[in-house]
Parts: sequence; structure tokens; C-alpha cells
Amino acid sequence: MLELKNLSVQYTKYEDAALSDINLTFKPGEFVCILGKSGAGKSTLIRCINGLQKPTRGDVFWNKQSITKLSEEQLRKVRREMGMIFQHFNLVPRLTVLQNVLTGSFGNRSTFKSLLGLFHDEEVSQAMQVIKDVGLKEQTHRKVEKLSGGQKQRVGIARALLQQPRIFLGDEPVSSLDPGTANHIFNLIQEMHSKHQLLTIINVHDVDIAKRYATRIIALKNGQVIFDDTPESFDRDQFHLTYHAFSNKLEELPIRN
Ligand SMILES: Nc1ncnc2c1ncn2[C@@H]1O[C@H](COP(=O)(O)OP(=O)(O)OP(=O)(O)O)[C@@H](O)[C@H]1O
Repeated sequence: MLELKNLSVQYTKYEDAALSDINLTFKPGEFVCILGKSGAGKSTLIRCINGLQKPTRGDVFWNKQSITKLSEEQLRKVRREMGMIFQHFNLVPRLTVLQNVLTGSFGNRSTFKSLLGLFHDEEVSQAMQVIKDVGLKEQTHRKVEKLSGGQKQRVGIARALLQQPRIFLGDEPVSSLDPGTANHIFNLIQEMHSKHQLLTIINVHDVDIAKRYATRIIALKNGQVIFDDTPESFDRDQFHLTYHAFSNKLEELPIRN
């Protein structure tokens, strides 16, 4: 469904690559958490998947089609199939929950029409339904700036769901939330993941969350994959290798049995 082949990203020629020769295949229905310390390349990986970042080398295949060579218009079509939530929510504070969620259908119509509020009745009722699904029915007509962080992220999830995506991508979606709220948001993501059988790929800093919700954990270090396995196999040694080992190079890491 989604394949990354020899993917490398080098932002500037004077710095180390942000991603080096990444080869990964993702299947429908997987719930993948990406771990790695700050600067490991997690956001870059997500941005390559949704086409926001062009790789320096290698390719991203979505249903066997390379997305790196698409025109902007073709890329927009592919992005419609990718729902995305962000650390800082990326909402318009002065607009209501409903208006923000309706911008999720931007991919399906012109931005101009959407900004004018020219939505079809059917779109509005679909938006109302996803707002209800994420538990925000009472807040439908409130301005987003009046909501808590957890509620804002629910709006983000509703907006992504309105696109009826086939992949759900998250770039540290709970990093600015307290632990309790972060769990509520992950419960919701898991519920939506199961309901729609979405391939879900999310960057997180919290290893406990990754172990609790993911069906697969991928750990990055210095732009390379150093772990790709079940959450159960992500043990203390792996935690140490991912977050604390001093070595910069894979071959210098301590050998494990
Ligand atoms: N636009 C950019 N221009 C130059 N270098 C960049 C850019 N974006 C990221 N980098 C560099 O690429 C590397 C990987 O960054 P990335 O944001 O992907 O890491 P991350 O694992 O998501 O980090 P964090 O957890 O702090 O968000 C880092 O060294 C970062 O400084």
C-alpha cells in the first residue's frame, strides 16, 4: 500500500542527512508509531509520505505509484487520501469547530469556494457526523480559540476524518497535551483506526503510548531505522539504543544478543 524505497533527505550539503536510505513497507490496518529522539528524522519521514518534503534520493510509492514525480494537482489528489494531524493543531482559531472541520474537504473542491462558506448540505451533515464521532457535538458552533488543547486536537482529527482518508498521519499530535488528555486522544485515534481500518502512522515522544497503542514500532536514530518490530520487542535495551546511546553510527552501537 505504502512503500518507501531507499529514501534519503539531505537538507543542506554541509549537514548529515536527515534520512538515510530508508526502506519500509506499510500495510492497510497497521498502527505504526515512530520513535526517536529530537532530530532523529521523524517529522521528515512523515513529510515525505504526504509529499510535503521531496526526497533527495529514493522514492515513496502509494499504491505502487511514485508520489515524488507527481504534479501539484496530482499530489493534491493523493493527499486527499491522507488525513493529517499536527502538534499545534493547524486550525483557524477564529473560525468555529464546524468551519474548521469543513476545511477538511478543501481537497475535494476549490479553496476559494470553501473560504466563502459555500458548502453542500451533504458536506455539512458529514462534518456534523464526524464532529459527533469525536465527541464535540456540543461545541459545533464554538470558535476554536475557546477550546482546550485536547478539544482542538479532536477538531484536527474530525477534519482529517472528513476527508475519508486511507492513511492517517500524525506529527507529534499529543506533544503539547497533558498525559491524561494525550491518552484520550490516542483512544480516539485507535477507535477511528479500528472503525475505518486506516493505516495509521504517528510520531510520538512517549514510549508508553507507542507500546500501548501501536501494532508496530519503528525507531529512528540519526536518520536511520534502528528498530522495526512489535511493541513487545521494544525493550529497555532498545529504549537505551534509541534515546541514550552516545554512538552516532549504527555499526558502533553495542552488539545485542
Ligand atoms: N527545513 C529544514 N532545513 C534544514 N534542516 C532541517 C529542516 N528540517 C529538519 N532539519 C534537520 O533534519 C534533521 C531531522 O529533523 P526532523 O524534524 O525530521 O526530526 P524529528 O525527529 O522530527 O525531531 P523532533 O522530535 O525534534 O521534531 C534535524 O537535524 C533537523 O535539524
